[in-house]
Amino acid sequence: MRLLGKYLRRYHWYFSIAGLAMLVSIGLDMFNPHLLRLIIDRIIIGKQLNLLQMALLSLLGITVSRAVLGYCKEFLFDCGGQKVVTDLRQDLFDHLQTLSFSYFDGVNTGELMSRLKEDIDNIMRAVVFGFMLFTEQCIYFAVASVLLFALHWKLALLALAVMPCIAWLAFRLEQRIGVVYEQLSDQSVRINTTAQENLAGVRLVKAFGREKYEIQKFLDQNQRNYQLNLDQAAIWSRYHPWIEFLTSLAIVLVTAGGGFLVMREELSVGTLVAFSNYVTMLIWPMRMLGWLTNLLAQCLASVKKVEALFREQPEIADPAAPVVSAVIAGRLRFTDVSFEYNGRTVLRNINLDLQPGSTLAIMGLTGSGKSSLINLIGRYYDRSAGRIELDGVDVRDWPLKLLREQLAVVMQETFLFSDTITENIQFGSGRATPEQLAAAARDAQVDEFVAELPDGYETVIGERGIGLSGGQKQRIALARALVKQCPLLILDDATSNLDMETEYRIQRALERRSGMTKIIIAHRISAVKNADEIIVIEDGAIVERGTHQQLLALGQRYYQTYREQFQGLLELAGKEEQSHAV
Ligand SMILES: Nc1ncnc2c1ncn2[C@@H]1O[C@H](COP(=O)(O)OP(=O)(O)OP(=O)(O)O)[C@@H](O)[C@H]1O
Repeated sequence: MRLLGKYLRRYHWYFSIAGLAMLVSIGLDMFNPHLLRLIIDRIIIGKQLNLLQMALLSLLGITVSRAVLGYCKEFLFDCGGQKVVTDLRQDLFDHLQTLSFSYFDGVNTGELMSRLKEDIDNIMRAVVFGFMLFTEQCIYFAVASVLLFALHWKLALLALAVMPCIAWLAFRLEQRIGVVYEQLSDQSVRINTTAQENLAGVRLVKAFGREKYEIQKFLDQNQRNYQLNLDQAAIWSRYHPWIEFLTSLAIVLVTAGGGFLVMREELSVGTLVAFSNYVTMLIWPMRMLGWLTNLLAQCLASVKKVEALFREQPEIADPAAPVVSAVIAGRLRFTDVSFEYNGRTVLRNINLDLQPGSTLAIMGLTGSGKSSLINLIGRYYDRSAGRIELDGVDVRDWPLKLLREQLAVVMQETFLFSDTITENIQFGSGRATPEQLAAAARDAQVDEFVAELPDGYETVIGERGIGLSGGQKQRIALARALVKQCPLLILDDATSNLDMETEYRIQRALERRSGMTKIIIAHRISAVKNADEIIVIEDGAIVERGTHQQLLALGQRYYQTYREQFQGLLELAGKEEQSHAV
């Protein structure tokens, strides 16, 4: 709760003024039955008509003040509560942005979404009205009880006798309904996930003819939801009539007992009316007790989960004494670098030295460690041993933000936002001029297909807009990296969905961007053959290195790949040679 205290203190004026308005409102509410008593006993029965004007004016004054104070209270609690929750949600989101890749490897997105949405909503309900209602009802109960005893202690005991039963039933109702409510909330997440997965993968479902299976899966989830709703209704209908009954019983007991006392002239009619009013003030806190404790318990549980998330610290943080390179040119050096994920070594003794403007190509079987290697440069993960230097400074000494600004990366999995093509290309480089944007789009061969789209670069893509092919998405991702104009360009299998001709044109364009140091991961010889150095990784270690010609001459893994990819052409060349010889 310390976390919540910090935010509540930030807006304490809202809550203080709202709390004051609440106290004065309660005071006025407590005065109302006294006024009624006066009107009945002295003006109606006692015929003291000279008091009528004053009593009516007081009644009007109380009603108006109550309305104004009620408005202030609601508005300020709501306003303060919303401010607290908006800040909390924003800070949580900002905090998530600081966490490292490794954190997101081990957590599921649905869970984080639930922290940001459901848990913060639980906290919001408590801050906006839960705490306020709880305090208000406690004060009502305490003050009304004292006043009841002051009016007639025996009748007060009679009225209070029923209250624990109402409280117990209301508490049990909320306890039992709370359990089902939790299950319903989990169930609604399951229904959402089932529907979302089905809709996202609808093409796969249709291609495999799995519609019936999917319908049954959804039906099961829906049926479970229906059953839980029935359970909730059954619990409600079991407890609620009893609560209603006991509420009425309390009024009946007070009316009967009070009526008897009135007849014996031990109590005035006005006092009996005032008494009944105070009893009503006792009943509501009892009836709301279960609901409010549930609301506050949910808030407490959510605060704990959110606090735990806030306690997560980024594994990779800024250095204590950052060093900035005098020249930022893009020279990259790996010295005996090794890396492991959770104790499993995936890279061993990697040594590299890339001169500014040079191109390194990385090949290797799937899972051999190619992506892991490039992930170390921008410190998405930290190496386990060795040293990685960018422009002579260890990457761990660079200010993290500045280091990442030197890198333009096209990740293996293309991710585009549901936005216009321009916005997607501009992402991460807000300062790019229109000319730079146009050049990047041209070099990445985006121009070619965008010209045919209805709104050109302003066409919205993704879920809210038109669909694109895998190759078109890759080209936009490439343009996004190029527009960033960094000394280091990293392409992780970024042209795998392109045809050879488009890939060739992109390669030529990249070669023209000679100031950039480039690292290209690819499986196709055509994508790597012009690199200054090609390395082949196997099981986390460099097993071959050299230029295209050197590796062909070596006649090992690279050559094998070359043969497999160019088998047809080699055979054709062989036949042509034979026919020339004939
Ligand atoms: N986030 C991670 N947590 C744990 N292990 C990982 C993680 N990412 C990759 N690995 C493991 O590290 C090894 C190297 O993976 P990496 O992604 O670097 O291979 P790759 O050569 O890029 O493969 P591909 O060509 O399929 O992309 C694999 O065995 C993989 O299972």
